[in-house]
Amino acid sequence: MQKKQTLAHLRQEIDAVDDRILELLNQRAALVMQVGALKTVAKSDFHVPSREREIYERLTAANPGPFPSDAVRGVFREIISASLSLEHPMRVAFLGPKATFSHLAAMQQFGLSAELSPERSIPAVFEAVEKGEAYYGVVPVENTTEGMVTHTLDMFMESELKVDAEVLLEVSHFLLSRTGRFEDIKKVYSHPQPLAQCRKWLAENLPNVPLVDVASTTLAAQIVAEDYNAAAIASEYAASIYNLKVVKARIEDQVNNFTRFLVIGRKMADPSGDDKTSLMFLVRDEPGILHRMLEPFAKRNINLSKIESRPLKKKAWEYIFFLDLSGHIGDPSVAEAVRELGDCCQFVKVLGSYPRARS
Ligand SMILES: C=C(O[C@@H]1C=C(C(=O)O)C=C[C@H]1O)C(=O)O
Repeated sequence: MQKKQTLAHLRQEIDAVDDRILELLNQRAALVMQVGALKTVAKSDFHVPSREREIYERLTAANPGPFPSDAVRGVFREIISASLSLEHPMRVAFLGPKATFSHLAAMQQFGLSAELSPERSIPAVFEAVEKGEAYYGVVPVENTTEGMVTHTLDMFMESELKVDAEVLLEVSHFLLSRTGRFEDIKKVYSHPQPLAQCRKWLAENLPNVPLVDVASTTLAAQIVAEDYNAAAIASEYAASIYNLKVVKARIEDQVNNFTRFLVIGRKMADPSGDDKTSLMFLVRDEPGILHRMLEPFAKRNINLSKIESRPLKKKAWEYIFFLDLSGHIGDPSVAEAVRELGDCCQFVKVLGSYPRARS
């Protein structure tokens, strides 16, 4: 009897706290709607990744507990997601189908209130944003073990869209099946990238089982949902969507396996104080050009985090370079370096400046 009274009392107090949280959420939503009205007049972007990062970092650092800091991020992820949809309905295209890692990256960046729309290919994601069917798009750009996603780089050769944000996602692969039993597995389905990322584990644990390449990890999960003798390598999220059991969790060969995604939109992000800039350029075919193209950055102490070349499809043996640097194109030294780079290039295109993702 005593215990019941105490429980009822505590629940009453929880109700009172929830009422206060609800009141504050609505107070916050009213302020966000005013921000949205100002942005509509100024024609500025609704989604401001630098501001969101500032909110997460300030609150997780200030959190005294016992409410876990990770959960603070998750709760505010959804508060901001709902806020953003009050400013403007957020339609976000991603490389589908559902439950792909691009879907997870889109959820991490935009939360559950955004309308997330799966597209069939990377070009289709670009097209949805270009046509205005989606406000933003989410596409993979590189993986720590498998390297660059060349399809995405190639799209920037043709598209005028800008990078608005980057998302880093720790990619963990799960072996999933209907029965959850190791001995039932006669075939393993997945996309070539996860198969490559789990190569060693598969060779050691399922040495005689055929591996089958399919177009996505989701398709693999769909096939396996119908076949009791097959397993799929996919995300943990795919298991919940396709009603599969986990045979073995985290089978990737490399721990710290991250995939980097780009959020593409019409505008680049404002400076946040800790940004990256992505460039694409075509150098002239002359002796010493590789040295000259790096000099403008070296002499200004600008850190380059990535350099990648791709063959120019229109002309044999000409290469287009993709480069990521630390800083925003609005920083005078970055702007000057890029101008100087232009002197030894046939063209330079700034793909975007955006806040650096912190994992
Ligand atoms: C309210 C704003 O718009 C959006 C919503 C945010 C929020 O809910 O705090 C933060 C950044 C923006 O993506 C803003 O720009 O401040």
